[in-house]
Amino acid sequence: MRSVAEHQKIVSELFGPPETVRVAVADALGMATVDDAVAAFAMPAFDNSAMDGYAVRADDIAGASAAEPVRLPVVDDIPAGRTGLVTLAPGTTARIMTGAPLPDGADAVVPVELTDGDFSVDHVPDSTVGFSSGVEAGKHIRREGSDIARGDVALPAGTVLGAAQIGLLSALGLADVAVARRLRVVVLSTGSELVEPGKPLQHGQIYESNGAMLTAALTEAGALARHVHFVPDDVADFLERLDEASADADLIITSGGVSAGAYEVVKEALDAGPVEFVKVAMQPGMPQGCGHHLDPAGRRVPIITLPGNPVSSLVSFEVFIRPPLRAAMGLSPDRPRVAATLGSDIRSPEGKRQFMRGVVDESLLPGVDGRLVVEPIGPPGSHHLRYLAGANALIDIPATTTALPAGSVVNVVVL
Ligand SMILES: Nc1nc2c(c(=O)[nH]1)N[C@H]1C(S)=C(S)[C@@H](COP(=O)(O)OP(=O)(O)OC[C@H]3O[C@@H](n4cnc5c(N)ncnc54)[C@H](O)[C@@H]3O)O[C@H]1N2
Ligand code: MOO
Repeated sequence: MRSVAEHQKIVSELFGPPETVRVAVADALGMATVDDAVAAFAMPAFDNSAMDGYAVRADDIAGASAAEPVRLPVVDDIPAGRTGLVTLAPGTTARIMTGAPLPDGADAVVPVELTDGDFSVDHVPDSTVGFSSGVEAGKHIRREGSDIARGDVALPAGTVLGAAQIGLLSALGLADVAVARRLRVVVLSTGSELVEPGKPLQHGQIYESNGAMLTAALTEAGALARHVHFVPDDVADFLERLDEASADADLIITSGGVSAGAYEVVKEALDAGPVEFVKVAMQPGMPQGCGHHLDPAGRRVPIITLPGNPVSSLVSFEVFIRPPLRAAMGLSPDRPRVAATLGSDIRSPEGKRQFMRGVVDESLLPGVDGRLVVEPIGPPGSHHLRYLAGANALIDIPATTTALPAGSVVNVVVL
């Protein structure tokens, strides 16, 4: 049997390096940038007001007090977005709004609350305003370049774009951005017993769940996933669907039909071609396959054939596909791994690396010995989707381990 590490290496070789595309910044959520984003101008690009109030020369109101306010004529009204300002003459003030450019000559802003000015909507702007205190020069001014200097690297290459990063690129005036391309992945589920959710079920049939599950896992991993409606266990039909699916796919993932049964459509259809079917020393997820499918145009499309048992399918995705898939999109390949304390005794099959479903404290708070506690959940059978759905961790038990008592330290992948 092939080891997990060997199969991981072979699957990872199906993926190429990240490819670059330009996309609209607004569409780049979750994608990794390819280049440093360099600020073409300073941010803020001009000195501007941090408050709604009055722009002044600080010297003009020095010594103002509640008992002896200083009154200045209001010579201008400056909303955000105003262009073409004139210099503020000594002994005058201008009404100014948050974000509005500071006129030359002004060196401070006094918030409206510290004046007798009235900013209410239907109020006719005052021709003079009284200041009941002085102000320090520089107060309430957002200086040009105080966020980013011109030429600074605003975001280094390789940054995964979240909301704040998309905001920053937009603020820098960028409409599009070079990012690592999302891979287009088609999921093809096989099995004549499968019925589409929402339709009536007969005894002996089950609802198809791997397609939606793997598509969701792919989307979560950052790929563009598409589920091709499951195909019956018919080789010709399967190959036809595979050809159709390959046309616009970077990767095909199948589920089911790869073990030792009499209706193993995936294996039958692909065994003679450049797809290798192997047993991997792991539980769940023993029967695996991977290689290439030649599409009708002769293009080699990587294909990974996952076992049909739902738990095996998703655990195999986690172990073999998610890391290289994400690396091929410039994203961090690995989920967090932690050393945790086992909450209960466990057994594990000899010679197989086991990925047990487990629950770690959602707050990720350490237990008494300073480590997280992981509680194994559910039996080992690969049909126990319920326990997979209840788990937030995979406990990675080495192939050489057959039993561990509660309190042992184990390696845990936090999902
Ligand atoms: N004689 C042997 N039998 C089996 C072996 C073996 O080595 N020798 N391996 C077992 C292991 S381990 C696994 S895992 C499964 C893998 O089987 P297949 O990949 O061929 O999958 P199927 O037989 O098509 O289905 C297995 C199981 O999963 C259900 N299934 C399949 N597809 C879906 C789907 N899209 N949604 C929901 N459920 C699905 C299917 O109904 C079966 O119950 O083989 C063991 N047998
Ligand atoms: O290896 Mo299978 O995936 O145990 O059920």
